[in-house]
Parts: sequence; structure tokens; C-alpha cells
Amino acid sequence: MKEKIVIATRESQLALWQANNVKDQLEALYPDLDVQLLGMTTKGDQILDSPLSKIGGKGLFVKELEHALFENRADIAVHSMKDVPMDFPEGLGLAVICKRENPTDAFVSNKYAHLAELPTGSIVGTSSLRRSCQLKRMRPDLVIKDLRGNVNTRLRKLDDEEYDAIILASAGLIRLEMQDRIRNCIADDVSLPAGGQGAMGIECRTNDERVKALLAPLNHIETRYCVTAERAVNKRLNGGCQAPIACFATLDSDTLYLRGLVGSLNGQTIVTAESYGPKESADEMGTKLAEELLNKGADKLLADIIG
Ligand SMILES: NCc1[nH]cc(CCC(=O)O)c1CC(=O)O
Repeated sequence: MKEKIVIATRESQLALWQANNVKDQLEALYPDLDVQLLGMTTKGDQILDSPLSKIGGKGLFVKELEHALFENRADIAVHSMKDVPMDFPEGLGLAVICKRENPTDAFVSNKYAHLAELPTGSIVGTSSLRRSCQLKRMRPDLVIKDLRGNVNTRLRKLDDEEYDAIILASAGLIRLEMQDRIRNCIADDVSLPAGGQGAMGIECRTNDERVKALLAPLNHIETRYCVTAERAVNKRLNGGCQAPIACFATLDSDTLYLRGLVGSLNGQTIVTAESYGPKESADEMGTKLAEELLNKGADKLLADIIG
């Protein structure tokens, strides 16, 4: 009998693209492997009418997938690392992190080529507190309006002229072959990305040696160092998407460069920190950077927001 592996996936276009990308990579490596997709709808996909920041955050998109792994209905789940909670339930873990796509936030508009071109009072769509806080810092004159739904829904709302511009992750648009929608990849000193943005991770049962061995070649070591540092920042800050937190690491040969930011909702107060260190210390670097942010006032900002 043919060896088989089942991928649990959400059914949004982006989630399906990511699951199919992992399927393609596995099939290229193992021509005899039967790779199947198990599509499922999560709570985060169902609740579309309230801002994500109000309905309990990141875990929403992964719980059902993890349930399928526990019940052996699936062997792996493919996630956007940005949406994966810091801690996994006992018995599940992250097997690999794949090579990162463009990590930036994209400026998307039918009328303007750049954030700087937006006239005063322009309406910009995003439901990310991280994006809106940094936007307000740069352009306090803009009006930020909530924007929910999958990538296609968000683009349709832009095309219906509900917004002058919207901000999306560049990676999602590139993967869905809509890179022509990106008018400008926003520089990371204007909008620092979310931890894990642009990277996919694969979760499996921690005791499943067969699956872990199959997945091992999909791991991208450089991305793994960067995302490890970023996740350590988020973990120490205890931040879900209820808080304006950004962190982003890059790797130059063996040296990690890590930046983090915590803001107030109105963008008027922003605390930043950065550090360099050996890639092997990614995890400690992330924790230390988070502590520096907390010492500089992020503790107060986060307490004010989370209450
Ligand atoms: N929050 C939802 C989400 N999770 C991952 C991506 C994009 C792809 C990625 O970052 O890997 C998006 C859409 C967006 O933020 O525009």
C-alpha cells in the first residue's frame, strides 16, 4: 500500500495555497507518497462581523485543525506562522518552518502609488492594531477603518471604494499571484511586520517520527532562526493580536538583527528596541528584547490596552 499523509487545512484561498504548496513539496521529494488535503472551517473563518481583536485572537484559526491531528484524521497542519499561538497543546508541536516569503506589509490602492501620496483624511482599511498604530504614527491625518475577511473580500471592499487604500501582507498577495495589486511594499522602518509574517510552519504530533522525518527537508534554517527570535518576543510580551506588537528578525551570515515595537492604539506612544547577536541565541535574544521593551514602557502600554 502507498504511504499516506493527510494535511488539515482551512479553506480560505491562502490556506489552500499553502497546504497545496506543502503537498507539492512533499510529492516532489517522495514520488510514492500519497498526500491528501482535509479541508475544514474554523471559528475564525465563521465569525466575520466583529474585529478580530475583539473575538479572542490567534487561537481561533488553529483549534479545529489541532483537533483533527489529535484524532488522527490528519497528520499535519500548515499554518501562517503569524497566526500560530506561542504554546502548543501537549502532544503537538512545530516540526518545521519553511522558507519565508516577502515579510513586508503591502500598500494596496487603486488611486495612489504610495502611503505618502494619500491626501489628508483618506480612509485606510486594516483590522490589525499593529498596522494601524504604525500608520497613525506616520500619518496621524488618515482615517483608519476596520477591514475583515479573506484576501479577496478585502480587495473587493477596496474596489467598491469603501477605502482609499488597504494594507495587507505582501506574502499573501504574492502567493495568490496578485502581486500586481501591491503598489508599494512598505519599508520595515515605517511598518515593522508581525512576528512570523510571511513564513509557513508545519505542525504535527510530537511523537510521530515517521511524519517528522518526511517533513525534515522542508525546514529552512535561516527562517527558523529569525522566526524563533520573533516568537520569543511575542511569548515574553504575551501578545495576541489584541495588542500593537511588531517584531522582525533578519539574518546576515551568522548574525541575527532583531527589532521590536510596542505601541499605543493611537500611535502616539511607540516603544522600540533592537539588538544584534549570534543566531544560536535567537530565543534568548527575543526574550531579552521583549524585556527591554517592557522596561521602556511597553508594560504600561500593554496593561492599558489589555486592561
Ligand atoms: N492575519 C491573517 C493572515 N495571516 C497570514 C497572512 C498573510 C500571509 C503571511 O503572513 O504569511 C494574513 C493576511 C494578512 O495579514 O494580510
